[in-house]
Amino acid sequence: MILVLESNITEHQKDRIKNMLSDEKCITREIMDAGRNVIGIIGKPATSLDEFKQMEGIADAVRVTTAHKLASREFKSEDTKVKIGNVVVGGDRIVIVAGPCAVESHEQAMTIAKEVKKYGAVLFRGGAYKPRSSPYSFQGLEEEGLKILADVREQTGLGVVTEITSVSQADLMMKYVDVVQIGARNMQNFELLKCVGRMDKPVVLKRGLAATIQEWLMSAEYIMAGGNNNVILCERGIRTFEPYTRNTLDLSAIPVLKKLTHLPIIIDPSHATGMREKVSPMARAAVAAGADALMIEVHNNPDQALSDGPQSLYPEQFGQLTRDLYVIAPVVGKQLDFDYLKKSEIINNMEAKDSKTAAFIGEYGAYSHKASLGYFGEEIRPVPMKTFKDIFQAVQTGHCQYGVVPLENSLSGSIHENFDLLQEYDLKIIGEITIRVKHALIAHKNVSKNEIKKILAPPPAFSQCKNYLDQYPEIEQVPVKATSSAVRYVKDSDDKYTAAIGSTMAAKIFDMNILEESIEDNPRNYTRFAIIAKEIKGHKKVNKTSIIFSTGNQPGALYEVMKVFSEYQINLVKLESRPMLGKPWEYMFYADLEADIETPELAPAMEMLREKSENLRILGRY
Ligand SMILES: O=C(O)C(=O)C[C@]1(C(=O)O)C=C[C@@H](O)C=C1
Repeated sequence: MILVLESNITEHQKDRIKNMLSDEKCITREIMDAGRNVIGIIGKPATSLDEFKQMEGIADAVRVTTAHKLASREFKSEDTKVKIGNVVVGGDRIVIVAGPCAVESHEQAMTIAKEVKKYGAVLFRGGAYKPRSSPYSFQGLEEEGLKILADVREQTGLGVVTEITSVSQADLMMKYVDVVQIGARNMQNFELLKCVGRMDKPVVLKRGLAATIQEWLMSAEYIMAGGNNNVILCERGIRTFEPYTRNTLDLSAIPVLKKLTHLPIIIDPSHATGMREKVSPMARAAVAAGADALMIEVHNNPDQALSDGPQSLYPEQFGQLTRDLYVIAPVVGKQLDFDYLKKSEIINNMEAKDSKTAAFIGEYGAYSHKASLGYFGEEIRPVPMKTFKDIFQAVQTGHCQYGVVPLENSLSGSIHENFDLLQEYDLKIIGEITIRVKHALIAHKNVSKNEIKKILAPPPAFSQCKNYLDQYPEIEQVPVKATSSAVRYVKDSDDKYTAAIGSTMAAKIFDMNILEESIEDNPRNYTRFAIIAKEIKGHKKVNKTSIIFSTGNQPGALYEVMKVFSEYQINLVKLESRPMLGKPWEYMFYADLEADIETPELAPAMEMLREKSENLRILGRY
């Protein structure tokens, strides 16, 4: 059962409820979920549902119908995000865990760790205690292996994941590793589950070889009942009659679990398939199916591996896979971030006075909000702003450390206002992110589409849904600043005849109804956002430079600048002309270059550019 508490409940009232439940031999867990204060009850209280509803401070009492309680969506509707150092499993960024099946030596582990980190892994896996089918197979380096893992973390910054096979290893695990894993064979080793339930470490819980999803969730419940809520469910293939793969990877478990539980899901295609060539296709499919993370075995010398060599990818193959995932992830609303750890480092090194915030337009649920989450994850707090100018102003004054502003969209083109603001403010572009924009028509509950007389949206969203809207010429289109502001306006106005164009995220946040999904003209609807800041912090590899320049008003002036790019083989990926502020019929050019213009090799190109242009300003290298 869960008790939804009144927002103005006093601590005294809360204590009374908890004490009463404790007397009734029930365990209670209090959480904040979707803005609601909830107490989850484990056990059978003597007090009835109706009696609870009558109590002071309780807004509602609801029975949890599933056998798993704390792990259920009924108890907690919001996704759980498991934090492992600077990495969050369950957010908008796909987490890649990679490494060998077993830690074989210090050199082997360190070599592989450096390789997988280079290709986008943010956590390192490696077994120190190996539960093998044969007692004659390599059993792992045990404590020595754990020490190697700790050193890998020390030297690479990658958090480390390893399997715990016995309760007696708990202290060593606490000392050396960041995440403990319960192996498939131990999924129902209840003493071990209770043990990790008491540990203050995230747990990867692998699905048993022949376990149903319900049994698996009950194992998660064991860990959570012990007080550890940081559980990540790992699908690693189940035993079926099919001999072509070692196990059958049950990807349908992903959507099933997403409905049943708030816990994040990691997929292990290496153990599931048992064959190198099958790993990447299944990893790609897993991301497309909604996995939060992947666990991939990688070995620098798989033929000589002491365990599971045939299923281990070569580092280069792993690199190819992560490049594919980088492309696939945005299609399903996620990101694979190759700068994940570097960004975390920069954010963690920020001084206490720095506001760890990112300004974005609209309300929570805006695409800009989603872009902020995709770029920064949970480490930076997104702050809603009313206008684009407010965002630039907030960053300029230091009120917010970062700003997230849309620059261009694949269907509706450039957002000119932001190009002008880049010209006006002396700020830097420190990064970019492209997200897929999937629009929904959102209205109040119990309203049908044919009742709608007015639609609210920002101009780019109207333009991206033009074909859809053309079908309804009688519906009035009212421009607002952002999609989420439109949803908020409809929500607050109580006007059942008005709808908004916005994200499913906004519909969920404002508890509104989706009348129709995917109403954008073309599914390849992507918006590119710039991340702006007052200064560039930290060092990272740079692929792109954005500049603003003007030229003299004479024939061939722009051509002369373009010639520099051509001579130095600099690929120009965007060129946009904007009127110069306050100078009619004079223009500034905004250009994105696929190069780091500040490298020594391009210094002569830079010099020539300064010669051939006027007012050249580097907006950012990222
Ligand atoms: O309205 C939002 O949700 C925004 O984040 C702004 C914005 C934009 O102005 O381009 C961003 C992405 C979409 O292209 C539509 C709207």
